[in-house]
Amino acid sequence: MKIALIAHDKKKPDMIQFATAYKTILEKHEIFATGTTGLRIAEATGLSIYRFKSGPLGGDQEIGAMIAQNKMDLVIFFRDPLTAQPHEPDVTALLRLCDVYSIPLATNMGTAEILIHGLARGELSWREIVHGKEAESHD
Ligand SMILES: O=C(CO)COP(=O)(O)O
Repeated sequence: MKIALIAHDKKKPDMIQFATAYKTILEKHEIFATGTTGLRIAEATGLSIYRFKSGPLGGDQEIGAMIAQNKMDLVIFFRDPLTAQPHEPDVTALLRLCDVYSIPLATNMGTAEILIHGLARGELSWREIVHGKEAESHD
C-alpha cells in the first residue's frame, strides 16, 4: 500500500509519535510525505520515506496528483485546525480529492489509529482490487 503522511507544524510532534508507535506496520508499506514532515519522521524513526515538496511549496498538490492517478491508498493528514495556512486552498483540494476517489483519510490521531489497525489487519486490501480493475481498464 502507498501511504501519505502529512502534518502541519503544530501537529508534527503527534505525527512523529504516531510514526514511531506504528513503525513496524508502516515499514511494510511505501511511505510518502510532504517535505518537512517526511524529514522529521525519517530522522525520528529511520523509516524510508519518499519526500515531496514542503506543503506550502506544492507538496499537498503533488500528493493530490498521486490520488488523482489512483497511486495513493491511504492519507494521514494531521492538520492544524487552529492556525491559518498560507496554502489553505491546497489543503482543501487534497482533502477533496480523497473524497472524490474514496481514499481512506484520517485528519486526526483518533481516526489514524483506527485506520492503521485496519491496515495491519488487511482491511484495506480492497484497494488492491481497485488497482486490479484500473490495470484491466488500461489493457
Ligand atoms: O503544510 C503541510 C501540509 O499542508 C505540510 O508540509 P511540510 O511537511 O513540508 O511541513
